[in-house]
This record gives sequence, C-alpha cells and structure tokens, in this order.
Amino acid sequence: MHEASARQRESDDFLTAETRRFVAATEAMMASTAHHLSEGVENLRLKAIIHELPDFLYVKDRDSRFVFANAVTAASLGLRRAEEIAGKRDFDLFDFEAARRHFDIEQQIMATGQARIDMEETVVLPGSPRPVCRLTSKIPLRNERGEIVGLIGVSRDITERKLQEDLHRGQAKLLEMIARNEPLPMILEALVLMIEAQLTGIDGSVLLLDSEGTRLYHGAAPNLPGGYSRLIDGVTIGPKVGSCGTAAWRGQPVIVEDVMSDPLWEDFRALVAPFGFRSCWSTPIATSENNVLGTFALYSREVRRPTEHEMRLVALATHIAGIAIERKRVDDRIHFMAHHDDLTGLPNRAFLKERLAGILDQARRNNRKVTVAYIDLDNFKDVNDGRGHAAGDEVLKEIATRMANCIRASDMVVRLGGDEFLVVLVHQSSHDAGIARRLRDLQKAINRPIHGASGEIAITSSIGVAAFPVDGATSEELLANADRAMYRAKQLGRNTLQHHDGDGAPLGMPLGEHEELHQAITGDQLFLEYQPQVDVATGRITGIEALVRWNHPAKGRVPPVNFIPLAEETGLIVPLGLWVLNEACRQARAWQDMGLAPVTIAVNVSAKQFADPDFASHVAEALERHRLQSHWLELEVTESVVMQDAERALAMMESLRAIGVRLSIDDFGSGYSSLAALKTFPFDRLKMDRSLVEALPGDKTAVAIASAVISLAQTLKLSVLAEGVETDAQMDFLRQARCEEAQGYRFSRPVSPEAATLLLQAQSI
Ligand SMILES: Nc1nc2c(ncn2[C@@H]2O[C@@H]3COP(=O)(O)O[C@H]4[C@@H](O)[C@H](n5cnc6c(=O)[nH]c(N)nc65)O[C@@H]4COP(=O)(O)O[C@H]3[C@H]2O)c(=O)[nH]1
Repeated sequence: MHEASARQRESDDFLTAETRRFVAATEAMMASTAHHLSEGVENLRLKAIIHELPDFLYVKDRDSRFVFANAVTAASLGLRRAEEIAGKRDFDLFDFEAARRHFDIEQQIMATGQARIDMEETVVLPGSPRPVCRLTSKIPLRNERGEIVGLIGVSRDITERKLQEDLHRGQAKLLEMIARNEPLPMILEALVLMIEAQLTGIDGSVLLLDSEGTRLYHGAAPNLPGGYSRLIDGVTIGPKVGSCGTAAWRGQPVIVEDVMSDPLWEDFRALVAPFGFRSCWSTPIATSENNVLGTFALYSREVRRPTEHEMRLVALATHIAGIAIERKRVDDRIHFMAHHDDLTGLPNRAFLKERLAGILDQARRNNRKVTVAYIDLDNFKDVNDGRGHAAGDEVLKEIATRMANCIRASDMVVRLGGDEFLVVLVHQSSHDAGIARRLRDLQKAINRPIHGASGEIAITSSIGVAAFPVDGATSEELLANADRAMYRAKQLGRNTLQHHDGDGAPLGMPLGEHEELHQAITGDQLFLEYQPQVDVATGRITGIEALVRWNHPAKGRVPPVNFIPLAEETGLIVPLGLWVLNEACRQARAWQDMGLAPVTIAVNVSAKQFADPDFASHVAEALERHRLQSHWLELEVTESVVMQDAERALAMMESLRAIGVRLSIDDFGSGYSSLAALKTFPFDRLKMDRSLVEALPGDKTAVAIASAVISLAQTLKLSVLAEGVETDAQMDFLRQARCEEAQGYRFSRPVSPEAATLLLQAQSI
C-alpha cells in the first residue's frame, strides 16, 4: 500500500500541469457519472466492468500521455497495476517508429476532431516474441465546453483471427499451385513457410521417401540450417532413426520431446546438437491407401511436446503435402508412360522427338557427329504369325536388351513401334572411327539366335544409317534419310546395313503410297466402322465412335494405324477427315430418321485438320448438309493436337463450341496428359486411354492413375469415358470409381453400319 502510493506520487510528479488539469477533469467526469449512477456501489461496479473488459480501453491527454487504462491494457504493456500507466507515453513503451506512428495519428485526431475507427495496426508488445495485430478506434474526448481535451482509445486483439485468415489464404494458394502443376519443391516450401508463420520459434521440414521406400531425401526446409538439411539428406529409414526416419519406418507420428535424451535419437544426437534443436515432432505424409510418401516435421529449441494447435497444423500440412506429392508422382508416371514403350521399357518416338533436336544442337556446338541407325527386324512378322504374340514379345524384349547393352550412356535406343527401332550414337570425337564397329556389333547382337520358350528363333535386321550433319541438318532430314537407307537395305535382300548415299530421292515415304491413298479418298475405298459407347450404370448405348478403314484393292483391309500417319504426313488427312466427318454425320442422321433414339456420334480429328483455319466451317457445313443437330456430334482430339499451337487451338475450340459441337480429349493417360490441357481447353469429355484401362484392376499404379484421372475429371466437371474395356473386372473397377461411360470389346468391337443399326434397334425395343 505504502509502495503503491509512492509510485503514484512519482507518476504524479511526472505529469505536466495540463495533464493534471485533464486528470482532474476526467476524475470529475467519473465522479459525475458516479453521481448519476446514484450509488457509490454503482461507481465501483462501473470501474470493475471497465477493468474486466477483455478489450483494451484507455484515455490519453492532448500530449498523448496515458491518463487512464483498464487492467488488460496495462498488463499487455507489462505493467502490474493499471494506475502505473498514468503519465506514460507510447515513446516509453514501444519502439520509436511505432510510437511515432501512434503519436502522429492521435495528434491528428485531436487537431481535427475526427475519430479514426477500426484501424488495423501491428504492434510489438514489450516482452512478446511476435507482433500482435489490433483493431483500434480512437475518438476525441471533449469537456463540457466542447473543447478537445484528449482521446479515448479502444482496441481489440485480432491476432488469432488474422492468423486464421492467413491460413485459409495460404491453403487456397497451395491448392492453386498444385492445380497449376507448379514444381513440387516450390509447393512444399510455401507449405512449410505457411505453417511456420502460424507458430513461434518453430522450424518445419518436409522429407520425401524415395521410390524404393528406403531413404528420405530433402523436400523443403526453408528455415532449417542448410548444413543440417544436408546432413540428414538421404538418411535410410529404420526403427531408431531420429524422429523422421522412425516416423517413415513406422508409418506413424513420432513425437520426441528431447532429442538429447530420447533413445530414437541416440545415433543422431551429435549431428543435431550443434544446431540447438531440442524437440522434433515428425508425422508421415501418406497416400489415401496409407503408403508413406515422406515426413513433415517441426523442430523446436525447447524441450516440450507439441500443443494441440500445433498438431492440428501438422495434420493440415501432411494432408496438403500428400496431395501435392501424389499428384507429382501420377504426373511423373504419366510422363514416363508417354515417353517409354510398355513392352521393352525403351524410350519411344515421343521421347526421341523431344531429345533428338537437343542432341543435334549440342553436337553442332561441340563440332561432333551424330549417327542415327534405323533398324527394322526382317522376319519378325513370321515369328509373330508362326509362333504367336508371346514369342514375338519375347523377341522384342530380348533384342531391346541386347541393343541397350551395346550402347554408351550418351547414346540412345528407341522403339519406334512394331519391330522398328532407332539407335542414336553420339561421336566421342570429331574423328570417331569406332562408329562403324559399334554398328556392326549392334547388328551382330541382334542376329544372335534367341533361345525363347518356343525354341530357338533366328532374327536378322535391315539397318539404314545417316550421319549428322552430312546426311541431314535437322532431326527430320536425318531420320528420313536413315529410313530411306533402311528401305534400300531391305530391297537389297535384307540382313544388310546401308548408309545414306545422298541419292537425292524425295524425303518421306516410298513413292506410290501417297498416290494410292489419294485414290482411296477420291475413289470408293474408305469406309467407316462404328463402336458403341455405353453408360456404365445402365449399359445403354449413349454414343458411337466412327473409325475409318481402307479397303485396299490389293492388300485388302488396312487398319487406320497403317495409313493415318501417312495421311497426316502428306496433308491428305484434311480431305480424308472431311470425308469421315460427312459420312459420320450422314449415318447419324440416317439412324435418327429410322426412329432410333439419338446418340452422340464421335469423330477423330487429327492435328493437321485442327490447324486448318476452315475446319470449323467444314464442321458447320457437314452438320447443315446432313441436318444433324450440333450437340449430337463429338470431336475427339488428343492432347498433342491442342498443345502444338495452344493459342490457335483454343480459338478453334471456341469456334467449334460456338457451333455447339462437343469436344473430347482422346487417349488421356497415354500422352503426356497434363492438368494444364484440361484446365485451359474447353473439353466436355475425357477419354481415358486404353493402355491405362488394360492394366486395370491388377496394376496398382494404373489403379492410382485411373482413380486420379477420374476424380480430376469430376473436379473439372468433365464426363469420363474409359476406352478399351474388355473384362468384367475392368467394368467393376470403373463402376466403383464412378466412371460414367465405357467403350471396348466387352460391349462391341467396331462394327459395320448395319450391325451398329441392330445394336441401336435392340435397345429401342
Ligand atoms: N485392344 C482393344 N482395342 C480396342 C478396344 N476397343 C476399341 N479398340 C480400338 O481402339 C481404337 C480406338 O480409337 P482411337 O483411340 O480413337 O484411335 C484411333 C484413331 O486415333 C485413329 N483413327 C481411326 N479413325 C480415324 C479417323 O477417322 N480420323 C483420324 N484422324 N484418326 C482415326 O486410329 C486409331 C486406331 O483405330 P482402330 O484401329 O480402329 O482402333 C480403335 C478401336 O478398334 C478394346 O476393347 N480392346
């Protein structure tokens, strides 16, 4: 009591005469309020209410000195009693910059008489480790004569609310980053920073488990010391490997309160000690099937357990990290599948296209040669026909392995398709004499008899060789010339190796085929087959895909894979595609005219057609000519078609949508199918590729990818159709995964128009 009155005296001395007058006035005001409240008891109650208010309430004089503050204000400023604040200014309590800011605002309020309501301000309170955020109103205070004698301040701590808002914003930003396919390290770093911003004195880290599930690698740890992150990078997981290594091993969270005494840290104590961390709480990041993908850990320099709030943030972080990592894995897998051949595991044509130009660029810079060898197996068809596809597959795999063993790390073997391979050999010096020997070795390796399950198989090969830069300055020229040399090798009786001799023959396919295809389009050699698309739930036909065939006068029926690429290369695809479009529309109209329930007719569109500026008007004309309503026509394009010239493709798609036709993305999951294409282009439907469906439901990766593709499509409001459905097991999976439509041999092979009519009639009964 004695001490308190001494302190009061001290602060009284500190007050200016003006302040003293103001204090007196305030006291008078309080007294008069008390008077009005009729009883002294009431006055006490008012005081108690003011002091118990959770919000900050204070009165300042004209010099911005505190005259009065309620208990919570004083306590937040580190004062034990509310009275201690009288006479103090913000300059005594806050850092100079902050005090100056408050002072300027207050002086302006008192000079103008204009209150400032709901100002958001961030202040660092004495003894507090982190800034707090307040919503403050300051109102001028007047005496009975209306003169401004000070101000009243009311503030509310909104730090928690701000943190919550930041967290929601952060989450939305992260999900957007995932959807935009931004690099995983960037996403993980943003995630760790978001969690750290919510906490005090905590550093976060993400470690990623490798594909073998044995080691943890750096994912993101923006604020952990770099030296520490490097030390733990690549650690093998196990039952006693710190918090993260153990959490990944157990598949369960591991909370270590003190790394200096916990047995799990025994082998890592010396490693962590220099960095000062004392507790480390690690939680596995897992897939929806509970497969561990990595860990999310929080480090603190205090010996303690995490709070409930911290664990809630960890749960959020592991959830988001799981989505991001899983998404990236699916993408990588799709990318790998798109660039590798399933059977042999060799890179495919898409991979070659992506890499060869780069290899040639580098060779040009280093003044090196590059040799490409086009390899075609001579008697592969006999093996396939005579001994069956399994034997054929065995041959292809064995030859792929032998070729891969013959080349160096800088070289490349590609399976172009069927029994065609391409080898790219990068010369080690500008006079690499070893190339001829390596090519001979390659041919010898192929020609060695293969001891397969069906007995010994003898295979020979025809090889055509062209070298950069003499035989071609671009990938296209080089490949075309190697191809031509290979044809000559075949003509010369097979099992030979021919170099391009610069005979000046036109690039591209052998003469004659182009002419033949031209005749096929103008003559009557093309026809369409139709394959139904059915509703997975009801089994009803909802659409029909038109597939073109060529009835070759000499060779008989030619499947599209054998002439569509040639048509695309030569530009004949434009008239061919137009014929298909018109024929399909005509047939669809004919079915409607027969009184059958209308179904969508789907037509494949190739890149060259799509790039034709007149394409949309051709479509409109075809619809008009055959009196088909536009919504019954669906155009199927592959992702590569739209990605080639995204801007032009988007414009074309918009013109087509304006006409009212439906657009579907074909073969999704085979090419490098990215979310970007789905989001950018206005597709109505996604067709999941046959290669993916084929592996269902046995192959876990295919199941994961297919499920991801279906849910992705649903999120983007696209309908999904699974292609190439052949079995009941595939149907069961699709039904469970909520895939809406399916197409494949299980329902019907592509059939003649007459057979398709019967199928449609059957369901109209
Ligand atoms: N193993 C198996 N295969 C199934 C199954 N269900 C359907 N298929 C086959 O899968 C292909 C589906 O057509 P696509 O992906 O558009 O692939 C088409 C398409 O890219 C192209 N094509 C066909 N007709 C045209 C056309 O009129 N214009 C263009 N530009 N391309 C066409 O040729 C490709 C191959 O066509 P098709 O040989 O008719 O082969 C068809 C079809 O016969 C199944 O359950 N199992």
